[in-house]
Amino acid sequence: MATLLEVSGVSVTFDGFRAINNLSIAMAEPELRAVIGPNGAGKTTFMDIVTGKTRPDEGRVLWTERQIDLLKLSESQIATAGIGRKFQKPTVFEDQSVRDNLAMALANKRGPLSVLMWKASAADRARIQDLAEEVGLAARLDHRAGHLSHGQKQWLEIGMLLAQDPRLLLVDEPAAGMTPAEREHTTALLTRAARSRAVMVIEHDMEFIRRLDCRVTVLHEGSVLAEGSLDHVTQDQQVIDVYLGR
Ligand SMILES: Nc1ncnc2c1ncn2[C@@H]1O[C@H](COP(=O)(O)OP(=O)(O)OP(=O)(O)O)[C@@H](O)[C@H]1O
Repeated sequence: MATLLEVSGVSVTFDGFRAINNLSIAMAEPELRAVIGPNGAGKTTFMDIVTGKTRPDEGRVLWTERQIDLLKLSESQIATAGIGRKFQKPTVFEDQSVRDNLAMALANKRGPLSVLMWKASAADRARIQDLAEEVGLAARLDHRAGHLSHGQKQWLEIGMLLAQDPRLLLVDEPAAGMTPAEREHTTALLTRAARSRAVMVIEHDMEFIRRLDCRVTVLHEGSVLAEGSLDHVTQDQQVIDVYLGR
């Protein structure tokens, strides 16, 4: 497994408060990784750094075997370079069908202008069908996105991100607000997506993380407190003290 993302010695200070403190994290490709930690540990800020939303005061963020310096790229250049991000709240086009949402995501990959002039080819239509099957919405391709359940909207958005073929997918609290059955479906979806790419999931739900069955990074006060299997990190006394024992 080659290193896809290498974050090293990164720090960020907001108004004198060190939210990220000499943080180093590496992701391989493919890999599924869970990131946990108490509120304010720096999980969201870490993703903001990787996607170019927040610039660190120091440190390096290198991308792919070509060692591209992500700190020199804009947010849109980083997205184009292959990093997709799913925020907690689903943001799909509610008035459009599932099919049209996926079609727009496919068109968007070719540049914002092509969305206006785009006409799906046979290959695009097949890809839309594949994406819908991958996220479990094949039976709902012609339903309005606004009529989907919360969980289904989340899957649609993941499908829209997958349409852009990211090499790294960052997912923020996917299980929040989902029914147990939806959670199970989401676990399967993310596990499958991580077979051919890197997927990093921020989550608080320990049962969900257990089902992901992957390496876990525990953040605390902007640094890595522990890393390894879920069993390894949950037996770590420092992790128990700052996170699990609370
Ligand atoms: N733009 C900002 N300006 C000032 N402080 C910020 C900013 N963004 C984040 N912080 C602070 O940095 C710290 C880390 O926040 P962050 O949102 O990354 O934590 P988190 O681990 O994602 O927490 P949660 O689990 O609650 O989402 C917090 O103390 C937060 O208040």
